[in-house]
Amino acid sequence: MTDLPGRKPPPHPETAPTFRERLENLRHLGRLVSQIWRTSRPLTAASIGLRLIASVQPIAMLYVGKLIIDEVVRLTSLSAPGPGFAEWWASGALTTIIGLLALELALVIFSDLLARATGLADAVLSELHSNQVSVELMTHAARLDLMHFESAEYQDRLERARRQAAGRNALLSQMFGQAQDIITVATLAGGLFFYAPWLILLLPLSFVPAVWGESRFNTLAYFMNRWRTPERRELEYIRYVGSSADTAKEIKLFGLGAFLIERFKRLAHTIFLENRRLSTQRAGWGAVFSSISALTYYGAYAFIVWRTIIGDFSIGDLAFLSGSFLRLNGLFQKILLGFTQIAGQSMYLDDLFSFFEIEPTILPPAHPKPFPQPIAQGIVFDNVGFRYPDTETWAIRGLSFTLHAGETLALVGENGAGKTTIVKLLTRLYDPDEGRISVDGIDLKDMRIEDIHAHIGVIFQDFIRYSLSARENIGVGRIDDQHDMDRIEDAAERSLADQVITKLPGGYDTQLGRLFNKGRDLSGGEWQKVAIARAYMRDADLIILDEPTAALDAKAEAEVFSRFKSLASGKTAVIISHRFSTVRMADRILVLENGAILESGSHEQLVALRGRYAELFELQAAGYR
Ligand SMILES: Nc1ncnc2c1ncn2[C@@H]1O[C@H](COP(=O)(O)OP(=O)(O)OP(=O)(O)O)[C@@H](O)[C@H]1O
Repeated sequence: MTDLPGRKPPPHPETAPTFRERLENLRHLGRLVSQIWRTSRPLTAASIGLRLIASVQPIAMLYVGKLIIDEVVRLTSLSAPGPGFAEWWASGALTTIIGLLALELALVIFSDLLARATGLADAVLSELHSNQVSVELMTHAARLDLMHFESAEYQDRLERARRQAAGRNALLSQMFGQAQDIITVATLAGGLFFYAPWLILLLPLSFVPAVWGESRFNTLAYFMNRWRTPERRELEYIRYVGSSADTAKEIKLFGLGAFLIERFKRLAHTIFLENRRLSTQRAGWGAVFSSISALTYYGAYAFIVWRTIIGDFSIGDLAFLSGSFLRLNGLFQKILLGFTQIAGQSMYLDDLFSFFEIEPTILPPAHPKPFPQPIAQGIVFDNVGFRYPDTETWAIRGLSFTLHAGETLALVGENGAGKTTIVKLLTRLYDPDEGRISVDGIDLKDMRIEDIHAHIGVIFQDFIRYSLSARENIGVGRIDDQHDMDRIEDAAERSLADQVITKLPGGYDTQLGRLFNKGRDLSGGEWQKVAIARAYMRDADLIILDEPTAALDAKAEAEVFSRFKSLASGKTAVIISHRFSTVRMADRILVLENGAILESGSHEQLVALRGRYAELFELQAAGYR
C-alpha cells in the first residue's frame, strides 16, 4: 500500500486532452456501436426505429396544441347555438375541436407506448451488451501474460476497463437518444424558422455557455477519476481485508480493525474532498449558465407576446412558438451537452478499448514444435538470465543446469533466491531475457504455450482454494476430463486427498470453502492435498511442486513425497521445499543463492561438501534435537 502524502497533485487543466485528442476519442464510439450491433441486431434496429418515430412526436403535439387553441378562440367568438352542451353538439360546431382533442389524446398515448417500448429495448440491450463486454474482457484477460497481472499499472488498467464494462450502458441510450433529439430539433427549428427566423439566432446564446461549462467539468471529472484509480483499488483492498472471511482471523487477533478503518477514512476523505470541490464548482457555474439561458428564453418570449398583442401572431401561434422555443432551447442544450457527455464518456471508453489493445508478449511461434512426449533427455537451462519487468536487479543470472529425464530435482535456497522464478520460466509464464531453456533440445519458445502447460503438472505455493465442489477442485487440474470420476479418484488417492474427501459429508460433491452456503472449509494441509491432486490429474511427464506442502505435518509431507517418489518413477519432477526431510529424497539438489547455483549434488554429496547446504541442514536438524 502506498501512502497519500507525496502523491501527485490532482490534475491541472493543462493536462486535459486537446480538442483534437477528444475528437480522436470519439472513434471509440464507432467501435462501441459495432459492439452493440454484434450483441443483438434486432434489438439495436428496434431501438433506433422506435426513436425515429418518437422524434417527430413533439412538433406534432405542439402543432395540434396550436390548432386546439386557435379553434377555441374561434369558437368563443361565435354566438352560442344554445345554453347547453347538447345545443353546441347538435349544431356541429364542436366537431373539429373534438377531433383535435382526440388526436392529441392519441398522440399522448402513442408517445407513452413508444417511450416504454424504447426503454424496454434499451434495458434488454444494455444488459446483453454489458454481459458481452464482460465476456470479451475476460477472454482478453485470459490471453495476457502473467507479467500483466503482476504489474500494478496493468491492474489499474484492468480495473478501469472492468468498471467501464458495467458502467457505460447509459451511453448506448444516450447515443441513440441523441440522434432522436437531432431529428426533433430539425422539425421544431423548421417550424420556428417559418414564423420568426431570427429567434433561432437567439438560441445559441442560451446554451453555449452551459455546454462549455459542462464539457470542462466532464473532462476534469474524468481525469480525477483516472488519477485516483490506484487509491480506489487501495480502498477496495482495505475494504476486502477489513471485511472478508479469509482475513478475519488475523485482523481480529492483531486488532487491526481500527487501523484499517483509519486508513480507509483517510484515503476516502481525500478523494471525497476532491470530488466535493469539483461538484461545488460544477453546481455554482451551472447556476450561472442556467440563469443566462432563462434570460434569453424570456427575452424571446416577451417578443412573441408583443407580436401577438399587436396581432402578428394568433394565440395558437403564441403557444406554438413559445412552446417550440422552450423545447428547442432545452433540446439544443441537451444535444450539445449530450455531445460533450458522449465525448466525455468516450474518454472512459478509451480505458476499455485500450485494455483490449494490450497484447500478450509471450507469443506462440509461427511454426510450433510439439512438446516431447515422453521427455527423452531432459530440460536444459543454458546461461539463463531474467529480470522482472521494471526492476533493476536480476532475479536469475547465468543459470545453467540440466534436469535429466526421470530425475527428481529439489531446489533449495533462502527466500528470494529465485526458486519460484525458475518454475515460472520453466512453464513459460515468463520468457528469459538471456540464455535459453530447452526440452530435448527444443527451445521452449518454439512450442505453443498451451502445449507446454498441458504436459506439465504444477502446483504453486499460493495455489487457489476454489469455492467449488471437491470433485471440481481436482477436476480443474485437467478441465477436459473434469467429469472423469475414475481419473479424479485416482489423482485424489495419489495425493492422499481421498482420505480428506471421504470424511466430508457429501464426499466428492461437498462444496469446499466458506464463500457459499453449506461450504466446508478445510485445514491448510487438507487443501494442499486437494491441490496436489490437481497436478496428478494432468498425468504429466513433468511434475513441479513449488512448496505446496508447507502446511502439511511432517508425517503427511513424508508420506506425500514418498508416494510422489514412487509414483513419479520414470517421471521428471521438480520439488521446492524448505524441509530437508523432503529435499533429501530428491535425486539431486540445487542450492540457489541470489539467482545463481551455489552447490549441486545428492543429499549425501552436499552434506559431505560441508558447504551452505550442510550448514542449513545442520541448522534445521539441530532444531529437532
Ligand atoms: N512479480 C515480481 N516482480 C518483481 N520482482 C519479483 C517478482 N516475483 C519475485 N520477484 C523477485 O525475484 C526474486 C526471486 O524471487 P522468487 O519468488 O523466485 O524467490 P523464491 O526463491 O521462490 O523465494 P521463496 O522461498 O520466498 O518463495 C526475489 O528477489 C523477488 O523479490
